[in-house]
Amino acid sequence: MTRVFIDGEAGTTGLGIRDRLRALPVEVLSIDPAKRKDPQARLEMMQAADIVVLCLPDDAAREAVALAAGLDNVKILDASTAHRVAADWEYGFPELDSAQADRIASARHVANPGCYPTGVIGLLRPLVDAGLVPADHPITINAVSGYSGGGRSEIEAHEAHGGPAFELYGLGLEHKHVPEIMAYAGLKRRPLFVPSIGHFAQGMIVSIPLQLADLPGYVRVSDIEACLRAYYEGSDYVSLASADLARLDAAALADRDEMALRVHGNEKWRHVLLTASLDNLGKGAAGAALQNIRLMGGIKD
Ligand SMILES: NC(=O)C1=CN([C@@H]2O[C@H](COP(=O)(O)OP(=O)(O)OC[C@H]3O[C@@H](n4cnc5c(N)ncnc54)[C@H](OP(=O)(O)O)[C@@H]3O)[C@@H](O)[C@H]2O)C=CC1
Ligand SMILES: CC(=O)N[C@@H](CCC(=O)OP(=O)(O)O)C(=O)O
Repeated sequence: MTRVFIDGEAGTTGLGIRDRLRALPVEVLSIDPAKRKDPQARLEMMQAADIVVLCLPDDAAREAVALAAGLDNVKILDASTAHRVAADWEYGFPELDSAQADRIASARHVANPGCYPTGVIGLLRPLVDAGLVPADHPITINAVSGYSGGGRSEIEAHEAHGGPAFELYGLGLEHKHVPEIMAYAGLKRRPLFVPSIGHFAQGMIVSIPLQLADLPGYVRVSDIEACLRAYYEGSDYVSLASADLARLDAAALADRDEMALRVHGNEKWRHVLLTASLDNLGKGAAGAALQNIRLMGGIKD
């Protein structure tokens, strides 16, 4: 049976993964809570594991990878931002293209995607690959996340003090997710990324407006829909959902591991709003980690 050690098991993402692992035929190796930051104790857990899942802040994740350097038979899945665009790491978004799930299955090091990038890449990669959106097109990404996206400190701030209701952040326009978004959405021009956080626990909407008149050729709303529908046909986790709704609830997919993409279009004005709805802790973190653990461990059921 595959043995899994979650380094950072007591954190937000770690707990989500541990809960989901109950449904898999794996043995979860848990560290003595008093020793959870002790390098020697963590190394011993890693030595006993087949897959180590890192649910740590970025610097601690880098240290954990260094700690595991000599363990050639151990696979590592890192949920942090530390290795998402690193050479020698596979990107853990199985829907990226038709070969990505096989690449993840045979990789030793896999980086679990960021929550916002999951939405952006899910929407844009198929359109860039198809040539409907040029790689150097000026793109703006607006996004809102539940406060659990900020980890334990943000959760405590919202639950103890009740707010704020809604905040824009990342206003220096240097968010850590931009390199990852560019690398895997296939963008050559840096997009403007405007994240925000709302006073709700879980859920996320990523939205990307497109002026169809600014795209090359004559792209219709239906071309965008057809491209996304075909790309994700047969996927268990990503789908093109109906855009026949007047409002979109950011928490609609809380506690779910799927991601719903939508194309809200108005052909008269040649306007499109692309949206991705997901749970930042589901397809944006622990749900994606489960997909990757299944692939890395060769777990079929
Ligand atoms: N929250 C989210 O929506 C998402 C988070 N992620 C990523 O997952 C990672 C974890 O985030 P999240 O779960 O939200 O964060 P949390 O703050 O909730 O959890 C982090 C955990 O790591 C522990 N920890 C910190 N330093 C060390 C160390 N040196 N050794 C062992 N354990 C340590 C913390 O313990 P203590 O609290 O005692 O310091 C805590 O239990 C981050 O890199 C984040 O980017 C990925 C996708 C989405
Ligand atoms: C709301 C909030 O604070 N979100 C975090 C992103 C979540 C995270 O750090 O994890 P991933 O990088 O794996 O997505 C942020 O913007 O830094």
